Amino acid sequence: MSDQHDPAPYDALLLLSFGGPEGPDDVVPFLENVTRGRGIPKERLKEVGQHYFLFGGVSPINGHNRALLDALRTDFTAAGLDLPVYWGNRNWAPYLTDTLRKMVHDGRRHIAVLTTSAYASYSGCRQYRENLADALAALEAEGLPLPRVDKLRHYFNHPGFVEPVVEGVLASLADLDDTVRAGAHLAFTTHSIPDSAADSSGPAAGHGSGGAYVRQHLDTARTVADAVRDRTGTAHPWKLVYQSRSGAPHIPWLEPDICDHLEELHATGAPAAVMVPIGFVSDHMEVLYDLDTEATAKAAELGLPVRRSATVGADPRFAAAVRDLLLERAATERGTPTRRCALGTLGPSHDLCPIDCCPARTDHPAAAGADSPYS
Ligand SMILES: CC1=C(CCC(=O)O)c2cc3nc(cc4[nH]c(cc5[nH]c(cc1n2)c(C)c5CCC(=O)O)c(CCC(=O)O)c4C)C(CCC(=O)O)=C3C
Ligand SMILES: [Fe+2]
Repeated sequence: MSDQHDPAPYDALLLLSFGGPEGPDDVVPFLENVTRGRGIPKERLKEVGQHYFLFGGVSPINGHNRALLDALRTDFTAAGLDLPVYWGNRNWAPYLTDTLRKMVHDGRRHIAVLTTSAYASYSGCRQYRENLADALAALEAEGLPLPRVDKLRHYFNHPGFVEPVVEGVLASLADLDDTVRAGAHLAFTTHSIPDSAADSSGPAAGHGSGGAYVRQHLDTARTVADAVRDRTGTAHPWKLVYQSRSGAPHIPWLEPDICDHLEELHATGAPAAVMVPIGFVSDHMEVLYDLDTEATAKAAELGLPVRRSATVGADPRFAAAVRDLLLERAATERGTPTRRCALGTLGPSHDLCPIDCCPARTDHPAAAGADSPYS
């Protein structure tokens, strides 16, 4: 963790997330916000709407973000860090533009931004930077002074993100029957994205099969699997698989799907599996539906014992990691040398997304990167 305690030049932290519906009446307008201009088939939307209605039209994501806000404030206070924390979303209230306007009214001028996505990809990184640019443009049109916004680096390999995941896997393994535990497979899961989006994820120098998106997930999966082996003495076989695919069937997306993988595990005699959703920071609807409902039903049908391990959520170690990332970046912005925590083999990710990092299919201004029109 960083030894620095000075948040300057930052005067606030913004938690930037996806947003989700909070009741049945919110579901359709929320899905309209998500899919505006994104060409998702109507059939898929109806299906996804059903997932939300199954849970009373309430996504768990907002509750998790409120808990994370509390954890961040508690952590900052305990560490003597006097920095206000705000929350804004891409697709639902509190909307990013409204939050940013409030921050400007409160006098915030240099804002560190943490997104609830740990990895590189258009959906997990650049799209949030586009949302920041849109929000800044809206404030500019209102004649407001524009704050500077800096996005904190990807944290898939930060110990404060990895360690709670390892602990979750250990708990899931412990929960399996003694007779199947030792042979249990670890199925690390993340959101499937189009192959083309994966291949172009991260800086241009690393574009190619799977890009930074797959590389980063493999690095986290290997780090977690190694830590589990070191702590249990058992080398559980593992694989990175995907979930929550959408889009037209003829367009290739990352595979295999978790359900196909469970079938394969069963067919090849695996005695049990733990599903480890490393692609999600908290228990999103994708985790509740695609893993806890659909994949768990699939496993039951196969007679394959499965568990789903915990996401990081509002774990105090994650809150401390956010503080570490913020203080690390603050030191960098001041030109002070600082320690940059990272496990695995890839090292700490870049601070500033270079031009052509996770390119979009259509031209859209993006803030907090080398190609930002707002510097
Ligand atoms: C990589 C990735 C993350 C992880 C990074 C991050 O966390 O940001 C993520 C998160 C999330 N995605 C979410 C919900 C949805 N994503 C959709 C659509 C899509 N996601 C994609 C990718 C990702 N998505 C993609 C390539 C599409 C296809 C169309 C498009 O490019 O836009 C759709 C439309 C219907 C459908 O296609 O399923 C919905 C409703 C929620 C909220 C969940 C809740 O309520 O708890 C969250 C956190
Ligand atoms: Fe999504």
